[in-house]
Amino acid sequence: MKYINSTGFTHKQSDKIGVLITNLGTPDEPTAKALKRYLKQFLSDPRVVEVPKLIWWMVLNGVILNIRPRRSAKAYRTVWTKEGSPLLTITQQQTNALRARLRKHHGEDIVVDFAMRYGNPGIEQVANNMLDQGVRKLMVLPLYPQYCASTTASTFDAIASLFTRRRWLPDFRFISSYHDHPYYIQTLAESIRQHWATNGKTDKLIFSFHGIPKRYLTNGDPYFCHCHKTSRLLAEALNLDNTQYETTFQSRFGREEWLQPYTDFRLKALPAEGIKSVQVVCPGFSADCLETLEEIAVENRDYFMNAGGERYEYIPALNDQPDHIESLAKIIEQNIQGWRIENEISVRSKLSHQHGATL
Ligand SMILES: C=CC1=C(C)c2cc3[nH]c(cc4nc(cc5[nH]c(cc1n2)c(C)c5CCC(=O)O)C(CCC(=O)O)=C4C)c(C)c3C=C
Ligand SMILES: [Fe+2]
Ligand SMILES: [Fe+2]
Repeated sequence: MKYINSTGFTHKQSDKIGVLITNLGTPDEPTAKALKRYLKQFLSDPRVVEVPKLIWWMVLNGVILNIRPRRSAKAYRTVWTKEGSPLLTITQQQTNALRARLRKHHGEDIVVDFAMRYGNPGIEQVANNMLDQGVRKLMVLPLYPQYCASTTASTFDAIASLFTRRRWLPDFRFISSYHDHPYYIQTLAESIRQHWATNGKTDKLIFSFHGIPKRYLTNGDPYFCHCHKTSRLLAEALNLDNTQYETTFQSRFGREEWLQPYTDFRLKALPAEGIKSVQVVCPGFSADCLETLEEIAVENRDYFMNAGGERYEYIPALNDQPDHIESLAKIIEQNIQGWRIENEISVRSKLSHQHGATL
């Protein structure tokens, strides 16, 4: 069959609003085998690696997938918990909390679920499931505050690819970024203030964002500008002047130049500039994951301390903190405006044909 049919529809069904939360995804297990599968899917995405297809196929399959899985598995093992990968468990917790909050205000006909761009549970499977439950209005919120083609547009691609194959499409909305949304900025600022209330301040506050190749910026990706705007708004909310904070970029991959300054370079250099204590926060990560828990909280701490630093604190991501959930719920509510939940039976029909049946 050419198109995916909408099986199980009856005229008695009420229309539902669907909210699909997405994030990047994570391997199923911290093993080389699971990492190879995950990295192959992730790094074969042309939105992530913009290199001519044939050349990249050879580098990926000939070199990267033979070396990186083992190395990455080792790193993942240091953050893995009995519940699994932190990114997955935190995304689950965020979704459960958002579902409870949205259903409390909007009733049971709002369906809230999450999916991962790479690995499990996949976007296609989850979105199909939501549409089959009677979701006729679908909103997708990728939990990437700053727009980036490698992450945000790639999520859109996955949804769009599913839509090209479905028979019955829903109304559709997509939140492409919320990097300057007042709720997001206020919630982050408050979490930093809370950290200060218990731990005091340091010489500098570092805003560390995941990097991308610099070439993507010069080709017009707004990611760098979104990161800098988030930093500026946070600094304003916290009354910081230019000497009290820095914006840096972490998690380089490959040999070409990435967005600068690099987080690790700056942390190695700061003690010699007289900055002996820092707090690091990663505003681009809505959930803690390998890149924050291992790279920032452990690896970069060592760089800073070994370079003569005296105090280093990582301020956790917003995760499922109630304020974060509330601000995401409000962002969702602003974006579902005008979408009424149809509690009436949508078509009062006496027709008895069966939808989605293979006749
Ligand atoms: C927050 C936004 C992210 C952007 C932008 C981003 C771009 C990007 N990432 C890679 C390569 C890798 N990233 C990896 C992990 C990873 N990346 C993000 C987020 C962004 N990436 C997250 C949340 C995570 C952690 C996932 C987890 O399971 O905890 C990895 C895998 C880890 C490893 O092997 O080191 C790679 C590889 C590129 C190439 C890129 C932009 C071009
Ligand atoms: Fe990444
Ligand atoms: Fe800019």
